[in-house]
Amino acid sequence: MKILCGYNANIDAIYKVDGSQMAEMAESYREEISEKIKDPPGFISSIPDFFAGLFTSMEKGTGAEWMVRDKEVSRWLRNNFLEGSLLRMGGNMGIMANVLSELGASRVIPNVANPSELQMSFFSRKAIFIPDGGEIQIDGSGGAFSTFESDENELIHFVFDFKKGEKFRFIENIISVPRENRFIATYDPLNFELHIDEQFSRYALEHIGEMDGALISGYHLLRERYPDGSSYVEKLNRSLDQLKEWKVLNNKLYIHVEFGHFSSDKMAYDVFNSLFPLVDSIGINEDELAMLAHMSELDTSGILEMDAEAILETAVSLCEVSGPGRVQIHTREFVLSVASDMHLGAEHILETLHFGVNCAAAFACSGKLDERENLLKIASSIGRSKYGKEQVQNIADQIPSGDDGITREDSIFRKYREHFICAVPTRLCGDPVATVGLGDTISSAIFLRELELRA
Ligand SMILES: Nc1ncnc2c1ncn2[C@@H]1O[C@H](COP(=O)(O)OP(=O)(O)O)[C@@H](O)[C@H]1O
Ligand SMILES: [Mg+2]
Repeated sequence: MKILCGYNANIDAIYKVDGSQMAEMAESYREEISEKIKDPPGFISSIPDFFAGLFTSMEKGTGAEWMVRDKEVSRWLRNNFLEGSLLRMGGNMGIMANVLSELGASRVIPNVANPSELQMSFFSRKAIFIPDGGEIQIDGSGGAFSTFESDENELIHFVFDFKKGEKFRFIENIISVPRENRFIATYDPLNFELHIDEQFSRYALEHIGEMDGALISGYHLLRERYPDGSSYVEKLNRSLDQLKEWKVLNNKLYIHVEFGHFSSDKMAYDVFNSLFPLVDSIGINEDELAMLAHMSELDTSGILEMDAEAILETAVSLCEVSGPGRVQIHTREFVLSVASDMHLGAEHILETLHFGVNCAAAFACSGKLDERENLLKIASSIGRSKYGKEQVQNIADQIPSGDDGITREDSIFRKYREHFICAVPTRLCGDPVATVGLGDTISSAIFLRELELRA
């Protein structure tokens, strides 16, 4: 399978916070920081802003993500924290491109906003092809910072993990952390603009006829307003024009868009409604579904509790408004596909959902992507979500089966309100090694299996 991947890849740097050490570093900015803690700016344009955000998060035990707006601060963060961080591929697209490559796609072409040596070192070696420099040739075991010069423009999400129970003094106050959580300082101006690399665009156009699919994410990083006064609309449209052009040149191209957490319900809703019928399918989690439901003034109760019937009703209502397409909702407990057309037979769709669930569970437990056979072997020993099974069963009980309905312990298929519904429970890893990117793993594995079954 040959697959184009847009748009967001970055570097995630995970740093384990030592409170006293942070307080010591913050000492020379103490007055400014205490002023900022009283009136948190919500973004970072100076070093005191950073400490104000970090200390506020730690004191309350809440998670937060603040954008770094200043290149000098980004340099300061790199100089102070990069070397002590665990570095890995970040960005939904970067993660999904690696899943496709590791699971056996023959060629995966990612859009990389900042193709620095460090960024490139996180890509899978199996099938990733970068239009610019040809096959990736960097060796090294995936991103040891010390082996690469850090690039001025490196796109880094600095994740500051702090532990429950940590105690330290800052000025006169004792900060005591009530809950483990993370404060994220993100320097990523290019992906926030949905940057499209020229070489990627050119390669995609020249080779579009050979491509089987396109896997797209990164819309959730759009901002309502940019410093130059522009809005997200033009950036979104530039991407939609690209997808339209691909579809015109290759009407067999299968396109899946994976959602993420948007900064506003309105933008999430706008993007969702501008994608169908251009793209074939959209992947979302329950939080993202609740945002869409909220904007459409639909009942949101039950969605966050992962009530399958509530999720199903909402998804069908959204599909009725947005036009023909398929929404695939993954929750911790089950995966549900709601489609206006059958792009594959029901048994095949169920097979793709199981494949995605199995890959994600194996990845969660082992922390790495492996050969497909090994992943599936690991997955077979991971139990299915009990709650997920009950929820799937509820749908089966509520909707008459009809002639071609399928009802099994781990798979159901129904027709409901003119839509085709498939659902399977997840397999849950009790003690996951990896927690980030599990949804991306589910969606990209399902996508790859769909392409294979369509061929
Ligand atoms: N412990 C776990 N074991 C297996 N799968 C999990 C586990 N926790 C979460 N998942 C899967 O990962 C998905 C997370 O998706 P999402 O919230 O979109 O994360 P991300 O966008 O970070 O990839 C869940 O819907 C669930 O299917
Ligand atoms: Mg997700």
